[in-house]
Amino acid sequence: KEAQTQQKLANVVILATGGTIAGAGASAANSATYQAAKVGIDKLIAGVPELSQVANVRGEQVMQIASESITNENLLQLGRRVAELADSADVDGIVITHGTDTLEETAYFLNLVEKTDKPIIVVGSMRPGTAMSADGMLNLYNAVAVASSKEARGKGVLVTMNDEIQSGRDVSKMINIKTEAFKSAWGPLGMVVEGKSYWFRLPAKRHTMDSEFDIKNIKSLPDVEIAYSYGNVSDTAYKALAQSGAKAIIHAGTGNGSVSSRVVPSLQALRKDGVQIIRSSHVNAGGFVLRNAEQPDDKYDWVVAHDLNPQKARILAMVALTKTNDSKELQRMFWEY
Ligand SMILES: NC(=O)CC[C@H](N)C(=O)O
Repeated sequence: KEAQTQQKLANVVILATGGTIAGAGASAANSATYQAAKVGIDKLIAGVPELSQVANVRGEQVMQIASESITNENLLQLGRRVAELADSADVDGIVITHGTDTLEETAYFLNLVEKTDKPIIVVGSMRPGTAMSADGMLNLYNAVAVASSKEARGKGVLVTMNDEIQSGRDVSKMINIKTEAFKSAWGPLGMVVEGKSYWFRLPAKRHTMDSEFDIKNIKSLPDVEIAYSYGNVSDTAYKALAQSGAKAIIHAGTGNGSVSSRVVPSLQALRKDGVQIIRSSHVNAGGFVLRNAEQPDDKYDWVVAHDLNPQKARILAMVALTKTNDSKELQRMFWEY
C-alpha cells in the first residue's frame, strides 16, 4: 500500500545552490550572524521528513555558494540542469534552493529561458536552520508542495517565501532582516497553506513556454553592467563600464528612471558609440519608467526598463542581447517580458 501511495506522488528534484537556507550559525540566537551555504542538500531534505508526504523528493547539490557571488556562468550551469530535468519524463517539478540576495535575478532568468510548463520554484530563507524560528523548513516544504501540484504548471517560475506564491518575474527582496522580505509591486499570485495552494491571479508577461528565449541556444551571456545614479552623479562609472566592454548599461535612475543633467551628454555619446542605454529606477517599492517621460528616449535611442528594477533589467538585457542589438527590438522585449 505504501508503494502505491508513493507512485501517486509527484517526482520533485531539489537543486541546491547554497544561501541562508543552507546556512549555519554558532548558536540558536544567531538569526542574522551566521555562515551561508554550509549545509548539504541531503541534510536539508532529511531535516524536513514531511516532504515525503507531498512528493517523491531527491536532491542534487549544483553549487554551494552565497548568492551575491552567483556569476553568469553559474546562471547558465543552473539553467542547463533545470532544462535537462524538465525534459525528463520522470520529473514533475523542480525546486531550487538559493540565497535570497540574488534569488529574484535567478528566478527571472529561469522564467525567461526555460521551455517547460512544469513547475519551477525558487526558494530561500531569511534565517539559517540553526536559528530559533528558522523559516527555511516551511519555505522548502511549501516549495515542494507547489512544485508537485498540477495547478502550478504553466504559471512561470515561482518563488515561495513566507507562505506566499510570487511570480519570479515580479518578486524582489525588499528588506534583509525580516522573514517577510519578498514582495512584488503587483501582489503575490497566491498562498500556500499546509501544503495546499490557493491561487488568485496569473502572470500577464511572456514566460517559459511562451518565451522567445531558450537556454539551449544560449552559449554565453554578454556583459551588462549597472550604474547607480543620483543628483550629483559623475560620468566616471558609466564611461569605465563601457570601456571595460559593457554592451549595455542599466541606468539605475531616480524616480521615473530620470537622468541627472550632469551625465546626459555622456550617455548620449556612449549610445553613439554603440552601448545600449537602458533607463531603470532605483525607487524602493518598485519603479515604473515610461518612454519619453523625463528624457526623450526616441531622440536619444535609449530603452526603458518599465517596471523592472535595475538588477532584473540587467538579466533581461543580457538574455535579449543574445538575440538582437536593435534598440527597438530590445524595447519590445522590455514591454513584453
Ligand atoms: N538570506 C540569505 O539567503 C542571504 C545570504 C547570502 N547573502 C545569500 O544570498 O546567499
